[in-house]
Amino acid sequence: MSHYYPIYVELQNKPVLVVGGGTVALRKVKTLLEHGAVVRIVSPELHPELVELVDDERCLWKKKEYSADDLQDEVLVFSCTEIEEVNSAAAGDAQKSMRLINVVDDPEKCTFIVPSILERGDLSIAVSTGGSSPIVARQIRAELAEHYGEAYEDYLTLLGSWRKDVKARLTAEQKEKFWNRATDGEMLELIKNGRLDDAKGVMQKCFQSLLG
Ligand SMILES: C[C@@]1(CC(=O)O)c2cc3[nH]c(cc4nc(cc5[nH]c(cc(n2)[C@H]1CCC(=O)O)[C@@](C)(CC(=O)O)[C@@H]5CCC(=O)O)C(CC(=O)O)=C4CCC(=O)O)c(CCC(=O)O)c3CC(=O)O
Ligand SMILES: NC(=O)C1=CN([C@@H]2O[C@H](COP(=O)(O)OP(=O)(O)OC[C@H]3O[C@@H](n4cnc5c(N)ncnc54)[C@H](O)[C@@H]3O)[C@@H](O)[C@H]2O)C=CC1
Repeated sequence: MSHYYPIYVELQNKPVLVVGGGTVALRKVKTLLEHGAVVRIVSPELHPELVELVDDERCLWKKKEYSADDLQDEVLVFSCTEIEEVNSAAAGDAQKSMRLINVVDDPEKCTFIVPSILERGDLSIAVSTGGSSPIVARQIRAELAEHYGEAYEDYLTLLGSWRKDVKARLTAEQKEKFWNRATDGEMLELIKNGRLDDAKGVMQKCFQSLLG
C-alpha cells in the first residue's frame, strides 16, 4: 500500500506559496491556477511563461530570495528550487506551522506529493507511484486518457444534473433502477456518438416511467 493518503483538496481562492520560478514551478503553478488557487511566487528570477502569468495578473510575484517571513497564511507550500538550503528552510518553516509542503527535488522533505492527473470535467483520475517513477505515473495517465475520452465530461454532467431530482422524488428501489439504467452503457455510447440530446431524452423518459 502507498505510504501517502490520497485526497482532493478545495483550493478555490486559497493562498498557495511557490518558492522558485523555473520549469518545475511553472508546471505546478499552471495546475494550481486551473484549480482556482491564489498563487504567490517568491523567486529572484522567473520562467518567461510565469512572467506572462504575472503580467496578466493571474498570479503574484515577489522578486527576491526566499526567507521565513514570506510564509504568511498559505495552506500549501511548494519549494521548487534545486538549492538544498532553500528547500530545507522552506520545509522547516512550513512544518513548524503545520503547513503542507511539497519539495520538488526531495521526496523525504515532502508532506504531500503531486500525482499525474487526467481530468474530464468532473472525472478526475490521479495517478501516483509514490515518487518511485513520475514517468510511469505520466505513462499510466496517458493510457487512461485513451480509455476515458472526452465523452466522460458530458456524461458526468448529465448524470450529475439528475442527482437532486432523483434523491428528492424516487424511492430507494426506483433510485437503484434509475442509476443502473443511466450507467448501463447506452448513455455513454450515445454521447460518444455525438447524440447528447438523445441521451438526455432517454434519461427523462426513464425518470417519468419510474414516477408512474
Ligand atoms: C515525489 C514527487 C514530488 C512532487 O513533485 O510532487 C516528484 C519528484 C521528482 N520528480 C523528478 C523528476 C521528474 N518528474 C517528472 C514529472 C512529474 N513529476 C510529478 C510528480 C512528482 N515528482 C512527485 C511524485 C509523483 C509520483 O511518482 O507519484 C508529476 C506526476 C506531477 C507534477 O509535477 O505536476 C509530473 C508528471 C505529470 C504528467 O505529465 O502527468 C518528470 C518527467 C517530465 O518532466 O516529464 C521527471 C524527469 C524524469 C525522472 O526523473 O523520473 C525528480 C528527479 C529530479 C532530478 O533527478 O534531479 C524528483 C525528485 C526525486 O525523485 O528525488
Ligand atoms: N518534482 C518534479 O516534478 C521535478 C523535479 N525536478 C527537480 O526540481 C528542481 C527545480 O527544477 P527546475 O524548475 O528545472 O529548475 P530551474 O533552475 O529552472 O528553477 C529554479 C528556480 O529557483 C529559483 N531560486 C533560486 N534560488 C532561490 C531562492 N533562494 N529563493 C527562491 N527561489 C530561488 C531560481 O530563480 C529559479 O527560478 C531541480 O532540482 C530538479 O532536479 C525536476 C523535474 C521534475
